[in-house]
Amino acid sequence: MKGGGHWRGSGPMRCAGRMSEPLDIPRVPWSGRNDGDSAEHRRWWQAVRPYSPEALSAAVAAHDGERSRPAVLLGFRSEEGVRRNKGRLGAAEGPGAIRAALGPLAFHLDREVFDAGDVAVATGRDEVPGDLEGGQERFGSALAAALDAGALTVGLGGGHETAYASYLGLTESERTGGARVGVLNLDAHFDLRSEDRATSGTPFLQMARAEAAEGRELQYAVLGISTPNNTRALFERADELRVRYLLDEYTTWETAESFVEDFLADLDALYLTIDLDVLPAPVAPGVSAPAAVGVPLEVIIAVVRRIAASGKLLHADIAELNPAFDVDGRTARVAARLVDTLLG
Ligand SMILES: N=CN[C@@H](CCC(=O)O)C(=O)O
Ligand SMILES: [Mn+2]
Ligand SMILES: [Mn+2]
Repeated sequence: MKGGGHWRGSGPMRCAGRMSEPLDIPRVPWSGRNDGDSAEHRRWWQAVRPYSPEALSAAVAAHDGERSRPAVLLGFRSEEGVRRNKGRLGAAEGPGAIRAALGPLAFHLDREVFDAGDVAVATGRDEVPGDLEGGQERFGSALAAALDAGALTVGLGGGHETAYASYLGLTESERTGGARVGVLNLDAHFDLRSEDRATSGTPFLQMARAEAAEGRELQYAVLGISTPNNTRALFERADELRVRYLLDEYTTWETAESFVEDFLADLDALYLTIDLDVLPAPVAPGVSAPAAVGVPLEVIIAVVRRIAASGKLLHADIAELNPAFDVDGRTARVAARLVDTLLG
């Protein structure tokens, strides 16, 4: 890794409330096929428990090792960032669609999984923007509470504005205190746009600026960059910020493995963010900006598996699922498979 980059748990914002603030109840209840109630028949819909601080604390106290660390799912029902970025609306329904696709999957995990519900952001209009920044703060506070309770957390987006909400939670959490934390983005785009307000295209520049304000350098790597989908200005900004990246055309498991190994080597902890538009459009049509080339799903799964096995994963999120443009739920199924791989 280049530069320093120790997160001190002293991020750019703080807000009261944490997980004690009521979150919205997921719109889509957990459901799936029922083959029986015993453990060998268990599916996700039968395994996931509603989050409560007490239940999570008890599960954390009982767990034994990283593979069984309890997980908390937290949705960010937002498309306001996508709207502000002139993208296609629909990502607010992402968290519900991921839960619906996860519910029927067989549950092979060794850990408990809790669902903390969603933070919702109303979609605005140009004259009356939605309160994205407030939603990102609420998500961040809820996330920090789950992290501080000892959970492995997974954010269910939402547009890629979810990433800045995740960053707020990570910087608020005591678990990033003194740690060298890196951000690995699986994405066709840098999302380093310079705008006068937050969008789905700005989260990593927001992070870089927040880190710089604290005298640190953001440790940011992107796997799957599509050259024609990022302007020269974005490449120049990535170079200025010393971003590491791997182009989609050159991303095989071999190149991805060494890219990830190199990035992980100098880190204590990792925040993984998956923008589903890193995948080829036939695999992930349900996104705002489908990829003409993309990184093969097998490579993305192998990367996710490698990161899960590293013992360094602190938090992950999955963004940009847009059910309005999905085809037979295939993007939602892929998102669910990635969450299952991450926690399995
Ligand atoms: N999260 C969004 N990222 C892309 C979207 C590109 C597009 O809509 O074509 C970006 O802003 O570069
Ligand atoms: Mn993208
Ligand atoms: Mn993105």
